[in-house]
Amino acid sequence: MTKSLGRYRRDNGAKTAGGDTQRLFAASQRLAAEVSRMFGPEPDIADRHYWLETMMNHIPDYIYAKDLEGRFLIANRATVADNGFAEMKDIIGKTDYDLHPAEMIGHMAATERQVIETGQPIFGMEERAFVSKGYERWLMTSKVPLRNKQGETIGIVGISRDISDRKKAERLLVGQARLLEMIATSTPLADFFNELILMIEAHLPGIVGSILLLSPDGRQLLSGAAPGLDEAYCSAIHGLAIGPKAGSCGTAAWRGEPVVVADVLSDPLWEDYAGLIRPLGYRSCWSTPIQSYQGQVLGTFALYSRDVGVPSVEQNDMISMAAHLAGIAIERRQSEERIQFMAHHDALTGLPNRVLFDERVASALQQARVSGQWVALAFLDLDNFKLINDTLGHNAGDELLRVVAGRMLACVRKSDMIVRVGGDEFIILLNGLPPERSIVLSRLEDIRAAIGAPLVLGGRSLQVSCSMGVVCYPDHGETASELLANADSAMYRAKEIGRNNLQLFDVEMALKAHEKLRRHEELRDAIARGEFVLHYQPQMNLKTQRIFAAESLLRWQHPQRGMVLPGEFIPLAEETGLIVPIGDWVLNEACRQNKAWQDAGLPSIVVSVNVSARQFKERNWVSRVAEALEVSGLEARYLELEVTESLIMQDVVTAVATMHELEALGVHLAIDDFGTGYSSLSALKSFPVRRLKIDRSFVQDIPDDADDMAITGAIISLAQKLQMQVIAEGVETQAQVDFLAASGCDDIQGYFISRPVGAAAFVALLAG
Ligand SMILES: Nc1nc2c(ncn2[C@@H]2O[C@H](COP(=O)(O)O[C@H]3[C@@H](O)[C@H](n4cnc5c(=O)[nH]c(N)nc54)O[C@@H]3COP(=O)(O)O)[C@@H](O)[C@H]2O)c(=O)[nH]1
Repeated sequence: MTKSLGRYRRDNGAKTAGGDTQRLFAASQRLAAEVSRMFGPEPDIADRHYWLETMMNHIPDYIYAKDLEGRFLIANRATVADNGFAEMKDIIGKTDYDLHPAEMIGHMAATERQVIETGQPIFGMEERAFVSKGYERWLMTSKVPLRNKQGETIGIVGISRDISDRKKAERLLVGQARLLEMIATSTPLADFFNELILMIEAHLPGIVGSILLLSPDGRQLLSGAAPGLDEAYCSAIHGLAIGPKAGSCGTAAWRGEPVVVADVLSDPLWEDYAGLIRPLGYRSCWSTPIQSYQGQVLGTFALYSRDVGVPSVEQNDMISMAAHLAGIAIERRQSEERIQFMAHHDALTGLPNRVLFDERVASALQQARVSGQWVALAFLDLDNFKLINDTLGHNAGDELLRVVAGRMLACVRKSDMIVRVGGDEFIILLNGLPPERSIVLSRLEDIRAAIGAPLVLGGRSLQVSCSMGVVCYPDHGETASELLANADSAMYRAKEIGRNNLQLFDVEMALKAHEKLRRHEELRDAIARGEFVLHYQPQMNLKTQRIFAAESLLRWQHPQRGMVLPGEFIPLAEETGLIVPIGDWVLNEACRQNKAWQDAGLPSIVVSVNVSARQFKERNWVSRVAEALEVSGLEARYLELEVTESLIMQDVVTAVATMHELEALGVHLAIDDFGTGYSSLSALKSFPVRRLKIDRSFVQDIPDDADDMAITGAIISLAQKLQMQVIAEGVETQAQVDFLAASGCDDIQGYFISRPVGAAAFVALLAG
């Protein structure tokens, strides 16, 4: 009756079979028993025969019995009809070979032979089959031996149930799972769309699917996939403008809702496109928008049919499912692209970042190597960006960076690259340049000029300038890292000579940079090698004439250069950050030394330590001071920290907070170089400082300079009014001492008392 073409599953017992199998098993057992009775010697079976036949004929499953040669003995109506016969008598005596081509029944015959030979039933076989009406079906079949009264096998009884719908649903689930896996594994969108459409087409024979994608500007539909549609037609609708009368898809994208056109040849929506579709023979087209999770239209999914009409429920379900899956895939791809973009671009300006630059620069150099053209690399730094950020706020700073990025982009070609590498720092990469410096420099000067054009920021109109360090390949280096290092040296030079300029790299800069690097390494090693030493300069009270404190001053006992003064290495230490570990050493050493003097029985004095801005900003600076005191055993009141006005004014709020924390430890604070910075007098009174140190520059020309005398006098009276101590530094002469004493200055420090001396020599000063 059926021709089995596919794989099958065999269950050998009712216990292991599923619900369908169990029912089939029970029914086939009953049938086998009934048929045995019908063909037994009992003559009086007419009624029962009739009931049985009626019952079998009402069952939609295929039920039949065959003899040992495979001839039909009996078959229910479903079996008879689906094999193309009108009555049961027509099929009786026939074999599968009479009904179907021989090549389609091999498996069927084999399973029947097996049942007959082994006497064992086969249950729940799933088989792909063709019934004679020509439909392809999936059947679940069970076959049991047909026995006579003596228990001899005289044939088989077969029952098959049509499970095509269930198999179809299973196939759909498998297909969906595969599509979701494709999404999860980032399969290219085109492949995903093809697979999706092919799956739908396999479920809806005779129907053809198409996916169109909305262009980034949201105005047109672009080809997505349509493996079953004519290529020329697809090309013709690529770029289709969406609108209120733009076929099924263009209108669906325009409206943001499904559009069902039952007859494309007569529907007004297709008026402009009927000529395109007519030759292909499609008559209806049902399109639905593919939407994002938030409902934004991303494209359309459409089905084309050769029949005039509207979609069935199943077809509608398929369209919705396909549009939904396509939406997930597109959104996922967009997210991936966004992540990729973010990994390679700066979020604020949208410019490429250092990662992308590193990926591209090597190929730019390789191209130049082949073409003989030049590549220019420029480090660019905005001048005084921090000031703009601090005064106009971070939003204005961000806006400035965006404006500058836009201006730079407007000056370069697509093949060039502007990269933001951090804060206000950019790299410009110019490709394919003629080998002439004047051309390179003029292109970069154009960028500088564009950046320098006036702009309005935070309601204020201003102009910004920038500094650039420039290198050219191949003149200034072979590799990207060599070129960047040299561009950095050129940039350093540009800043050194006062910013707002462009410096082309030269060898002297490289030497300087090299020398700087060497000095940096030397300085770094000096800490480990124990080459630093502290000298101490006494501070004396003018009234008591007693030394009450010592300022610790750092010296570097260089193995070749001898004693090096701080002016020669502190700036480099500040620039490179080495001042932090060096400053830690000074702090600990000064505390240790002062405690050692106290322990040696010398009069207790205060030791003052210079603190650089970089140190002061260290997050755990206060706890480092506390640790130095704890380790040395020095009482906090014997430690004074000297900070400059400019350090405090960089960030008054944070500085004052830190000063309060230090004050809470019991440490004293002094403002060094007072008068040279820009302390606001109103802020000054909120500083928890004990002492002002009048800068040496005001003292050195006393008594010859009346202005300096006036300033010094004013600082002294200001300190008195604020109830602070005041000390003058750089005091060298008796005349200066006399003036300061007469003006009410408390203390003095300078060569007049002593130059800074080593710890041993200072003991003599203190003891004397
Ligand atoms: N962050 C740190 N800075 C430090 C440290 N040690 C020193 N310094 C700073 O270095 C600058 C130069 O110091 P130095 O060469 O030691 O000069 C000091 C004195 O020698 C000098 N001075 C003192 N009296 C006189 C004088 O009568 N005449 C004269 N011409 N010079 C004199 O002044 C310098 C001390 O200045 P100040 O610190 O402002 O009190 C200097 O700025 C140091 O601060 C360190 O450990 N950390």
